Amino acid sequence: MTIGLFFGSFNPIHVGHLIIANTMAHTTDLEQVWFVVSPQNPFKKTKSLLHEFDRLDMVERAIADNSRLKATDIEFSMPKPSYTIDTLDRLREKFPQHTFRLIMGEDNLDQFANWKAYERILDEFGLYVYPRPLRNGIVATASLFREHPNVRLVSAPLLDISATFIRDAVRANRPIRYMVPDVVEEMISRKKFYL
Ligand SMILES: Nc1ncnc2c1ncn2[C@@H]1O[C@H](COP(=O)(O)OP(=O)(O)OP(=O)(O)O)[C@@H](O)[C@H]1O
Ligand SMILES: O=C(O)c1ccc[n+]([C@@H]2O[C@H](COP(=O)([O-])O)[C@@H](O)[C@H]2O)c1
Repeated sequence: MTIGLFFGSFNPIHVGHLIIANTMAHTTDLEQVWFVVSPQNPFKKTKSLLHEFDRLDMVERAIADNSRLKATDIEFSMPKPSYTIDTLDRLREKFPQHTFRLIMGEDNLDQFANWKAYERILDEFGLYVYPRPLRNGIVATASLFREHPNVRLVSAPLLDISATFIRDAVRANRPIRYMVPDVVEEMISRKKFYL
């Protein structure tokens, strides 16, 4: 099976992630999309990061009714921060019957040259890139990656939503309904996350 791996902090998972994953699983050759919940992104601060088990729990609840979407905790038992190439190698070793590709939002493509062993990720796995508006006025620089034969730009609507926006909304007591699935909203409110 060809599987798209969608790596992220998912702090929390939101409708942007779900639309991307579902689009990838239905409009490309990817048969399934696996959400790989990262305990710690090497480039991000951990201040408002929920415990990895809570983030995984929200992902699992959000995708429970979609047979093409799965979640994995494989990075929980690996060294931190989470370097994607190490996880890709581990998954390929564990599931030799599957072919893995990497899914990412376009914003991550612009930093991709700073990732550990990015050339090997490109050559051995390949990227499926979903368009994303750049944040904080940052200008796109990575046009060289867009031309790479193993980079596939998947056409889909731009979704201007982020986990940061959702965390800020919770803190400011603004509604997050429709930005996250109901089960995720319920969990955030019940467990008093992001306050
Ligand atoms: N609205 C979106 N459009 C396109 N890609 C997205 C969108 N939201 C998230 N992604 C992509 O999903 C992956 C995981 O993202 P992540 O969990 O960091 O969410 P986020 O909304 O970017 O979070 P944060 O605001 O905390 O940085 C990344 O590859 C990111 O580029
Ligand atoms: O491997 C790397 O060098 C690397 C550098 C930056 C980010 N990543 C991964 O990219 C994924 C997206 O991160 P995030 O926090 O934006 O959701 C997450 O799984 C990170 O561990 C990986």
